[in-house]
Amino acid sequence: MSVRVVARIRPLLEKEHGKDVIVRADSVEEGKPLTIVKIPSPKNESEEFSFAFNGVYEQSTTQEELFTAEVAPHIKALFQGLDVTIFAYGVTGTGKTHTMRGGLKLAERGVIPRLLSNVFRRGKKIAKDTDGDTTVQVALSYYEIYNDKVFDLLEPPEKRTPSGLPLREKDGKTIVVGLSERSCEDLKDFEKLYIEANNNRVTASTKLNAHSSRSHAILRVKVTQTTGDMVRESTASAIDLAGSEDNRRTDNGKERLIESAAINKSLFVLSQCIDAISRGDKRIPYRESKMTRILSLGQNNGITIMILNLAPMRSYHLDTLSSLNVSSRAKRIEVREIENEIVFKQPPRTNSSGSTNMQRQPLRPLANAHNIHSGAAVAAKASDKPVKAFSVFTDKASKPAAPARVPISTVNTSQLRRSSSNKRPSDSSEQIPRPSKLARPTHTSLIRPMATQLAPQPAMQPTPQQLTISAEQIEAMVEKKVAEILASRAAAAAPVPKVDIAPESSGLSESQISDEVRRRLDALERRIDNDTHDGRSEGLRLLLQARQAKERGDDEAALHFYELALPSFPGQAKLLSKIERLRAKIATKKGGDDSLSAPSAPRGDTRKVERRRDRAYKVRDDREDEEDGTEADVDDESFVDRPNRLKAARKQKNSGKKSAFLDMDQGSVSPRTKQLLDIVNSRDLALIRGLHGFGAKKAQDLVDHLTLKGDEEFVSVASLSHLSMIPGIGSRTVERAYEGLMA
Ligand SMILES: Nc1ncnc2c1ncn2[C@@H]1O[C@H](COP(=O)(O)OP(=O)(O)OP(=O)(O)O)[C@@H](O)[C@H]1O
Repeated sequence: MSVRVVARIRPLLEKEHGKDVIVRADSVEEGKPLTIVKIPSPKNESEEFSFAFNGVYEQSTTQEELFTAEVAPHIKALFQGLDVTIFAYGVTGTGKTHTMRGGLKLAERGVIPRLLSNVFRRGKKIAKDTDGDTTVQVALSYYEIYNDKVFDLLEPPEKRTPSGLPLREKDGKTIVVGLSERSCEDLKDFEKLYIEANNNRVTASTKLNAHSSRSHAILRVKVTQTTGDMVRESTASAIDLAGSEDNRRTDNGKERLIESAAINKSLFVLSQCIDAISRGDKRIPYRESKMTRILSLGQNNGITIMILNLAPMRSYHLDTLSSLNVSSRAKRIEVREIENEIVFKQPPRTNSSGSTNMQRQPLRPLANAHNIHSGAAVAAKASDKPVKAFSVFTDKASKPAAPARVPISTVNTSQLRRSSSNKRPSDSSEQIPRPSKLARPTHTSLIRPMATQLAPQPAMQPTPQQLTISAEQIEAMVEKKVAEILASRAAAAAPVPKVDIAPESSGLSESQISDEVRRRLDALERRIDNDTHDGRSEGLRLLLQARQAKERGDDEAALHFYELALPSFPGQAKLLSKIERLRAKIATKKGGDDSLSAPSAPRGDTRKVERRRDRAYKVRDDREDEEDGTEADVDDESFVDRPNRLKAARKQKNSGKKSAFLDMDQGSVSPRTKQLLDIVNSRDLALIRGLHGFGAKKAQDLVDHLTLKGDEEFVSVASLSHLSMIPGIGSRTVERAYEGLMA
């Protein structure tokens, strides 16, 4: 099913009485449930926008009504082995914490205490119904993401390290390293723990909300059911996201501004992820923030409910529209409901007739599985849906030793049908030999053009025959498959006008050039595929994207990706010169200088001239890449930090005309640079306007530029140089903004 998205409109608070209410709930037809949110157009009051949701809860909805309708029905599924995720999203002061945590009075309790109460009650019932044969244990982890750092809320604040807990990718899942977990006996136990932990959470008073949450809080409730030697584990995650806020309305001071920039940035990235997934994009920008990395929206299996909190007043008009836009798109995210497997505490007796058991494979997280689908393919192929949303993990070994895994007896046939076709052998399954990456059968879904594109794999057991395929054969098959993928990509792309400038002087024919480029792209993709845990793999991936953008003729995107890759290869001379060349090329293009290598065109036929010029650039670029070997940067070791290269690059930079100040950010990013970039990337007009040298117009131009770019792909400003290249900004402005932060 899709992510279930429901909207909740909060009532007016005492101090808000008499305020203009502009948000209302409606239904498609009279008598039908409320599923529509209506809000007037900010430009034309007589025009009304409607946003459809899976459910809409109006101002008078009580905590109990919301819980009974949206969360209670999934408790059963949780005990059947499905993970359940509930998260509250919305602008600051719209009722997220009220919805998730609620008040202390019984009637005011929010989703979280009610969830725990139901879990304990059901656990007790199961134990009673089975005469104690099945025991249910509940364990909690609770942490916050504050200023893009992860802190354990179950530990006292003095135990925090300034950099917070690190994240690590393990088996395709993001885990928080060193997170604590506490077992919880009953509701009282939970309440004590929860209240204590919430005192550790960072909140502050802003003009919009007296207790504004300055962090995203993630509560993870692990339910472990043990019957004899069988253990079933599932997790409910309840997430109270920090609210986006308009700093013009919050009168935020410096510290609040920084927090606000971090919050706004992560929420912006979340919206970009939602957009990218719903469009079927290949690249989902999870890694741009810790929150999205942990949530990995659209990645795991189970049930996800997004509660959009809305304030009904006019003063929230634009913010409300923006969050309505984002959340209504989240409905398009498809998730699979696949229950977690049962594991045995001890090795089961061998059963010669147990072949059916063997067919049910332990689940693996299908990281970025949506990446293999285009949006249309997703729609057309409902049975092959991308996998679901949020899941959070501790790194503790949570399961008992699991020498064998068995099918879940309670699974219904539709679940089985759905899940079995998408299972693949687990890396961690010791007793079932898993073929090495190279030796896997060449099934279309097994060929992944990029490391992140982990395709769901059929529950196939390797046969001895498959395992004996030679490395050369596999390599040939991979080459063939990648060639097919590249060919289909090329066919899908807009037709590129034929190059009418002969590339003789490059020494290579056009087809040879593209063969050569393709060979390197293939090599890079394979390398990334084999190298996901290398810190440089993200950099390599960006280089690949840059190269692909260049191939498409999209120089600005190429420049953007090269710049994003820079921090992974600080001071790398070839990369720097590549960036310089692209900048010059873009600047020349913008200046309308079409004299470079382009043959003259008939007067007035400027498009033709531009096309020719682009082709000329392409041929020249390819030639330059061949000549200086920069293309090889992606598949040789030349991007490894080398002191000599670094020195050479610095020398080159210092001798250039460009501002020495801007060169500062070519290597590692200083905290002040990061602060400046965070403010810029928040796209928060008020924050940006607060920077030295940025008046209202410049700030607006910058936000417009980033927003327009953002419609095409996720764009964040990666460096001060990048910032200075944005039309209307320039190096002097960047310098002033930077110096302003120093003051
Ligand atoms: N449904 C509701 N009924 C009554 N009061 C509500 C409701 N929703 C929110 N409120 C009140 O509105 C105020 C703001 O709510 P809350 O703190 O939950 O907002 P928030 O979205 O979590 O804000 P932030 O993102 O700043 O943490 C609180 O005083 C809360 O008690």
